[in-house]
Amino acid sequence: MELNQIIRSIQSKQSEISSVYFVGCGGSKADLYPGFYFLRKNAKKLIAGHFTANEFNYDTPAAVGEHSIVITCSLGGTTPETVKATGLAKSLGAHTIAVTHDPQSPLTKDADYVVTHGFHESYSAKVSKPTKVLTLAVEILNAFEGYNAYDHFIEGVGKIYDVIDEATELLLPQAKQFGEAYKDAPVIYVMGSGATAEVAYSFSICLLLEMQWINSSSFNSGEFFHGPFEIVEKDKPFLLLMSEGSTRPMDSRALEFLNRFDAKTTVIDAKDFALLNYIAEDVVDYFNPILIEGVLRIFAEQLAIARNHPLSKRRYMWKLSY
Ligand SMILES: O=P(O)(O)OC[C@H]1O[C@](O)(CO)[C@@H](O)[C@@H]1O
Repeated sequence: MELNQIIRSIQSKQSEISSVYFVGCGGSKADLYPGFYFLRKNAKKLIAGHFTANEFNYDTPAAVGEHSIVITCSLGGTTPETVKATGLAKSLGAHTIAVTHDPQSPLTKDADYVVTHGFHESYSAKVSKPTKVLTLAVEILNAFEGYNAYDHFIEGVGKIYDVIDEATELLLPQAKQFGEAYKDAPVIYVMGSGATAEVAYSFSICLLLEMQWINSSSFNSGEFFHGPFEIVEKDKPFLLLMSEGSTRPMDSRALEFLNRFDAKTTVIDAKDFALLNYIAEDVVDYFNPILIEGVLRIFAEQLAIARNHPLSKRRYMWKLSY
C-alpha cells in the first residue's frame, strides 16, 4: 500500500485522529525524529510524541488510544522493546504502522500496516527509513489538517535520493581525510540543529560509541552555549552538521565559536550539496537530516577503515542477553 493510502485507510476508519507517536530504539529512534519534528512544527491540533520504545512501554502517554496513530520503527524488526511497543499500542486501540526492512519480522505481528524500506542497495537506500517516516508524517498532517506545502514536499522526495547518491560519489577523498584526521581522537563531539539534531545523536551513540568504541557526546547546536562550549579549546574534535533553512543561524553561531578557539572541526554542510537547488525553501528544513545522514555514512565507513575497526564489531550487542 502507498503511504498516502495507508493514512487514507486509517482516516476511513477513524476521522478524528488527535495524536501521533513515533517509537523506536537507537538509530531507528533517531530516524523517526524528522517526522516527529515536522508534525511538532506544523500541526495546529495533532499532538506528536517521540519515544525510546521502553519509555513508551513503561510510561505510556495517556492519550494513546483509538484516536492515535503509533508509528514504530525497527530496521531488523526484532528489537524486543519496539516489538512490545507495537503490541501495547495495538492493545490500547491505536492504529499501528510498523516501518522495517523485514516485512516478515516480529515487529509486523501487531501492525495494522507495514511499511518496508531499503537499506543495503546504496547510500540513499540507507535513509529511505527516515524518508518514509517523514512522508507518513506529512501524509497525516495533509489528511487531518491540510498542509500547504504538500506538493513541494512530494517533489522533494522525488529528488533527494539522487542528490545523496551523487554527493556520496564525490565525497570519498574528504571522508578519507576525516578518517585519518580523527582516527586517534580520544573523543568526538557531534552537534546539529532542527530536524537534524538526532542525526548528531545517532552518529554519536550508534556510529561512534557503539560501532567504533570512541567516546562521544552530542547536543543540539542551540544547547552548545549552555554548557558544552566550556570544553572547547585548540584541537578539540568536533563534528558540526549544518542545516539549510530555519535553524542555520544556530549552527553558524556554534561554528564561529569553534573557529575562534581553533577547535578541530569538520563541518558537513547541506549548503555544500546545494540542497536548495533541489528542494523548495518551505520544506528544506525536513530534508537536511535525510541528506546529512546519507552522506555521513561514508565518513563513518572511512573512520572505521582508518582505525581498522569494522562497523560491525561489537563487544556485547548480539553476544549476551541483557
Ligand atoms: O533498528 P533496529 O533493528 O530496531 O535496531 C536497533 C539497534 O540498532 C542500532 O540502531 C544500531 O545498531 C542500535 O542503536 C539499536 O540497538
